[in-house]
Amino acid sequence: MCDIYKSVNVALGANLESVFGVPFDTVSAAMRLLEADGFSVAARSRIFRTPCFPAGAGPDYANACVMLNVPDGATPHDVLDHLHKIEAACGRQRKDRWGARTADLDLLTFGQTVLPDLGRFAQWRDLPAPEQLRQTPDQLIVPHPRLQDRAFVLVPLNDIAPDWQHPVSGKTVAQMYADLPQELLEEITPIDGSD
Ligand SMILES: Nc1ncnc2c1ncn2[C@@H]1O[C@H](COP(=O)(O)OP(=O)(O)OP(=O)(O)O)[C@@H](O)[C@H]1O
Ligand SMILES: Nc1nc2c(c(=O)[nH]1)N=C(CO)CN2
Repeated sequence: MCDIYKSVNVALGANLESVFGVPFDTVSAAMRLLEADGFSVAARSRIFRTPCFPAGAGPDYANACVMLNVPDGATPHDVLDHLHKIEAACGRQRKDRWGARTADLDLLTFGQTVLPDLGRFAQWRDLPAPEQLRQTPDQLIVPHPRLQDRAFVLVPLNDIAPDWQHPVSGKTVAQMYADLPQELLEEITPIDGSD
């Protein structure tokens, strides 16, 4: 049923207490809440304790990834709307970029889709700078532009989608994971909720 090449993958993170409890409980609850409005969870990673990035900017996070089955005809924006509803149910107020948060759900991949569609830029030299791309509030960027840099994303994503291939770089998740510095991986540990 689930074609890894076409898979829709979502990252979950939390580092503050929410209405559901500690970050591990929030991430578990968010995984359950994703199962609504025609969406279902095809695969879920383990939940990991990860040091806050940037270092020292807040408590450790609980991070995980899920692969979603999406309703027929759903667009990446429909998925993002669904994620924002779940963030709201966990008590997230969207204000603080990279600040501590009760719940953060990011759309990592939507199959081989690349957004924004840069086809309208006739030449590479016409491309806007990355920081300008981020400035439109509703601008959705897929695959998530920082997924290849983040151990706290690639470790859980490698649990569920090691063979997904980045449509721009051509690298699989397993290759991006293997490219991470070893010392980053040592700081990341699976948690089971009893600690
Ligand atoms: N792939 C994506 N997944 C989630 N949000 C995205 C994505 N691309 C663009 N956005 C937009 O980014 C905005 C900021 O999102 P958010 O507050 O979650 O950022 P952040 O988690 O602080 O930083 P980062 O994006 O580096 O994880 C949102 O309004 C959302 O519309
Ligand atoms: N370990 C970790 N650090 C972060 C995370 C996250 O999910 N895990 N999310 C951030 C905002 O996107 C900023 N820093």
